[in-house]
Amino acid sequence: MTENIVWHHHNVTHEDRCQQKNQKPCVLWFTGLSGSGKSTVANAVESLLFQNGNHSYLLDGDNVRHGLNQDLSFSEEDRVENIRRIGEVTKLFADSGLIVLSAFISPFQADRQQVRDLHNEGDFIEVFVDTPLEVCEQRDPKGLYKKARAGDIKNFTGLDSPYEAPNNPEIQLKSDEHTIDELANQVLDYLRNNGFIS
Ligand SMILES: Nc1ncnc2c1ncn2[C@@H]1O[C@H](COP(=O)(O)OS(=O)(=O)O)[C@@H](OP(=O)(O)O)[C@H]1O
Ligand SMILES: Nc1ncnc2c1ncn2[C@@H]1O[C@H](COP(=O)(O)OP(=O)(O)O)[C@@H](O)[C@H]1O
Repeated sequence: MTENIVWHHHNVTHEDRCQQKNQKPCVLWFTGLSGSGKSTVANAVESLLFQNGNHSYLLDGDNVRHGLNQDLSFSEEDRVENIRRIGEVTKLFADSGLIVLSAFISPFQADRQQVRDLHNEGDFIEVFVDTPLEVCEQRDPKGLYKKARAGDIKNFTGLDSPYEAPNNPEIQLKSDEHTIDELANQVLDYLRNNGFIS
């Protein structure tokens, strides 16, 4: 499908953009069950980045599904397409010089690997929000587990749809053992220690 399309090179380069923003772009790819804390921690991380003078953008599951991906359901096939499209969006945003945060369940290992492969080595940072299902279900911030248990939502992740946990994530966050502030600082420490921000 791309045989007659020629890549266009731009005058302002990726390196120019990084230099202007004084940061090394990357993707913080939060993955975990619904209610694990992806959105909450990603938001807290973005606030810290903003205070630190960094340039970022947060892509959130619920929001993207209201727009770009409003045609997609929660079938396995549509979840795969959901992550493929978001992966491409993260590539564009990272190329623009931003630190990209994404908060999607992204339940399948192969799809996360595909997004990793789109990015330069080291720039895809998998953040596993490792919260036990029982804790997520107890939190149930949107009442979705209750609905799923009652049979009102089908294919709910962790109940009747699978979640494949990352084998070797760059960052593992235990949201049932640490405060939101501690977890956000754990992510900032990783970015500082690996030269993404100063
Ligand atoms: N069946 C089913 N399974 C899981 N989640 C469901 C479902 N139906 C609706 N929701 C709500 O949609 C949010 C997950 O969307 P994602 O785009 O992150 O999912 S996925 O990556 O495509 O699996 C998820 O948001 P989070 O709670 O923020 O994870 C839910 O609020
Ligand atoms: N240590 C913690 N880290 C993250 N979230 C927490 C923590 N303790 C309690 N919570 C609560 O858990 C819920 C997580 O929901 P949310 O961030 O929407 O998860 P997700 O985006 O993974 O679905 C929020 O209501 C949040 O306030």
